[in-house]
Amino acid sequence: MDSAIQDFRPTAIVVMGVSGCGKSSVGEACSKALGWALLEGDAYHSPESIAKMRDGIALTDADRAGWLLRLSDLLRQRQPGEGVVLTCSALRRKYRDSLRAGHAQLGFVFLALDYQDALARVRERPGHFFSPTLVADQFATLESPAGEPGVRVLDARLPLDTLVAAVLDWLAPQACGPSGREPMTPITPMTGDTA
Ligand SMILES: Nc1ncnc2c1ncn2[C@@H]1O[C@H](COP(=O)(O)OP(=O)(O)OP(=O)(O)O)[C@@H](O)[C@H]1O
Ligand SMILES: O=C(O)[C@H](O)[C@@H](O)[C@H](O)[C@H](O)CO
Repeated sequence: MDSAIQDFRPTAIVVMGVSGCGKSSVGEACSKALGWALLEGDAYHSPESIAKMRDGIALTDADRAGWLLRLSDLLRQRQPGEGVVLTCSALRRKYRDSLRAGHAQLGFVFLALDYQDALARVRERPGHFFSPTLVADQFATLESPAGEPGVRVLDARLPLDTLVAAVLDWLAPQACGPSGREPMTPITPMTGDTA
């Protein structure tokens, strides 16, 4: 493998995947563990897009375009070394490339989950705007990021703590504490990290 790819250590990450894969849960836990800011991508959808998803109407590329630009701009505004965790479905390659345009050291944590498990999680989750009827469309839209540079693929069924440890282990050489200076304590490598 190219050493530049091997040595790539993100200073910002996107926690990505289909609805219900655990983006918000894992993103929030990683943000706390790293002392990095958290950007919840769903908070930046337009009201029209939220209404569509609530009504069971899938978003199109056009619906997502402005949202991705907003997220990319937010990444661009980070100061060098200012870590950030963004939760964003980032289902297609071109969506991820829009985000990459905003940050040179952007990594992606892909929480891989199958359709039945995602559907069960979305159905069981109370009070969320996302309609379970849209889970199939999430999978139809998904282009796996496996093999793209700067991507870690994790099994979304692993316990939350294990997922967070895997992310910290990946980021450890570059990760900073809340002040942006202290290095993270190295994490013991774990099993189940599929990247
Ligand atoms: N590792 C995990 N193991 C078991 N359950 C989990 C795990 N991660 C998240 N969950 C549960 O799955 C459900 C979906 O999680 P979460 O809301 O974090 O997913 P999400 O990808 O952010 O979803 P959405 O994009 O639809 O907002 C929640 O009920 C959450 O508690
Ligand atoms: O690109 C998309 O279709 C959306 O981002 C969805 O994935 C939802 O926002 C999210 O999963 C629900 O919370």
